[in-house]
Amino acid sequence: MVIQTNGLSFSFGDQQVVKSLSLEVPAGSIYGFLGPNGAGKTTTIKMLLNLLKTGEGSIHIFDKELNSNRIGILKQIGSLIEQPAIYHHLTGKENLMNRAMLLQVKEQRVDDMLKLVQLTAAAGKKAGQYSLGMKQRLGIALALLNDPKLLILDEPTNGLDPNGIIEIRELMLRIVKEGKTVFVSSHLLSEVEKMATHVGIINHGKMMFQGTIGDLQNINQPQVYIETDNTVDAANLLKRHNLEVSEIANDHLLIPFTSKQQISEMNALLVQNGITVFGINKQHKDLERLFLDITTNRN
Ligand SMILES: Nc1ncnc2c1ncn2[C@@H]1O[C@H](COP(=O)(O)OP(=O)(O)OP(=O)(O)O)[C@@H](O)[C@H]1O
Repeated sequence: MVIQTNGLSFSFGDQQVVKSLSLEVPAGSIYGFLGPNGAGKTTTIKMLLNLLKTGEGSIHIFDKELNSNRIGILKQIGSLIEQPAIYHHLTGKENLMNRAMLLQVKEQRVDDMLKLVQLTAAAGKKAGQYSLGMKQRLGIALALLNDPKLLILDEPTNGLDPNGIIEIRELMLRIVKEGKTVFVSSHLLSEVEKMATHVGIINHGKMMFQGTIGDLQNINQPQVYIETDNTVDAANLLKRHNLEVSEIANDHLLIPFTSKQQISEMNALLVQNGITVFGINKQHKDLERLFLDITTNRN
């Protein structure tokens, strides 16, 4: 594991904002750290970066305990939290050159990073004139200058337009291809589901789900969507035939899917009992809805 925490907790005064968190971030993954606003993501990230002292529990990064190996570990982490530290009166390239001199990194690396984040054409432009998305990408290039093994990004797509979000997503995929691990927080599952290999979902500081994107899809059981104008009678009829009805709305019902056979039997049953069926089909909840269920129902 690149990051492993055990029973990690943190309180601001008497408000416990991180509760016994056990993160497991495998090498080479894009780990989406998800949760609604105020869930405790930034606080957790600050502990991972040693910007906040761990309350209770332990943090291991690269299989070493963080507090006793602080400098060695932090040297191998690139991070972007809140606003990137950019000088607006300098060009994009000058911003990178400044940091490169401090880190004793060669100019070639600066050019490589400009290329990676697709800012080569805008390298000579003042960073103050960059769009929000370009500033974020410059921030990521700064974080990557010293070739870290792990990149930690706190809500890098916040405030970006759909194009900016796609650019950041594609950039993360390129970064992982270089053999790095990316830990990225977001409050929107839809923003990370297309690139994350693993997700951890927290709410009120507690881990609600952790696993691969595939595991998340697996708990997302398919449903049969029945469109009808008489949902109450239809639901009662199905219940009398020992079928579970998971949702009754004005124009449709949802029934947990078991088989194709079940769909045709339900259709026949409804029609034979005089209930008009406008449509009947199998569907998955979209992941965003699943995320809402996880973060609202299981506190
Ligand atoms: N310096 C602080 N002092 C007191 N409480 C704080 C402080 N920083 C954060 N909190 C509280 O801790 C809780 C978790 O905040 P945190 O910023 O970690 O959440 P988050 O998941 O990153 O949310 P967001 O996406 O809104 O940044 C919130 O209730 C917040 O009000």
